[in-house]
Amino acid sequence: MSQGWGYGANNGPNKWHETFPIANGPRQSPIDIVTGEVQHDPKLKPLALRYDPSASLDIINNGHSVQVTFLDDEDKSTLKEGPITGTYRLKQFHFHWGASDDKGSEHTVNGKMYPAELHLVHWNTKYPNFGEAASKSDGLAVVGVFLEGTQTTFADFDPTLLLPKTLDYWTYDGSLTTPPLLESVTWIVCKQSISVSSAQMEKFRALLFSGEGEPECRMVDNYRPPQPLKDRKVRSSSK
Ligand SMILES: Cc1ccn(O)c(=O)c1
Ligand SMILES: [Zn+2]
Repeated sequence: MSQGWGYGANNGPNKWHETFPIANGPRQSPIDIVTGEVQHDPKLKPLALRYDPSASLDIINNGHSVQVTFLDDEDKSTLKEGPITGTYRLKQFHFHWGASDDKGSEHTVNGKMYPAELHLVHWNTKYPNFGEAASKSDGLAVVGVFLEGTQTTFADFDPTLLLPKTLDYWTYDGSLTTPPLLESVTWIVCKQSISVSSAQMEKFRALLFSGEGEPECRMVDNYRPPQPLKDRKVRSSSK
């Protein structure tokens, strides 16, 4: 991959292993969640999400997605309980989506792809910062939420308002879904999706991978396909 990684034919998910050999590692993400094979774990606690919208800093197109970054120098927006121990701080959230509504999510459920997927990225405060945490096996926790469906208002990026009303979830040990694909993520995928209108989907699809003065390239299909489950189990917070 001469140029940086991306989602095109020459620098997309099928090429990432050339620069990031961990792409073929034992705990890669995303995965297909086969509901008939998940294991209900009654010891799993409900998610304790506490988000403070005043902690949001900026919204940017980082060349791979649209991302809202949060102030993470104190415990303002945190994730606790669920499958994790300790306190994880919200660093950013971003999305993955398709060129059309039949694809776009990274995780799939029984092979079903959703039009988009929200990722709320948190890091374990037992480490000094996000960068340090990203290289530890218990360093990150990402909450994934599927987007689908019809007309709705899109909250003004207050992450709490972006969450489904019930927080039943699947959880498994995985990785970043973009290079460097570090195997440091406890994935928490919400069972219930949130709704997004086609007008809102078109706003995502109007974003560009390309920068100023470059040939226009629409930012679509910025998702990695499901990876082998290998020696992992997916647990469920509810029956
Ligand atoms: C930290 C990180 C980076 C990229 N993506 O897609 C994620 O979901 C999380
Ligand atoms: Zn992501």
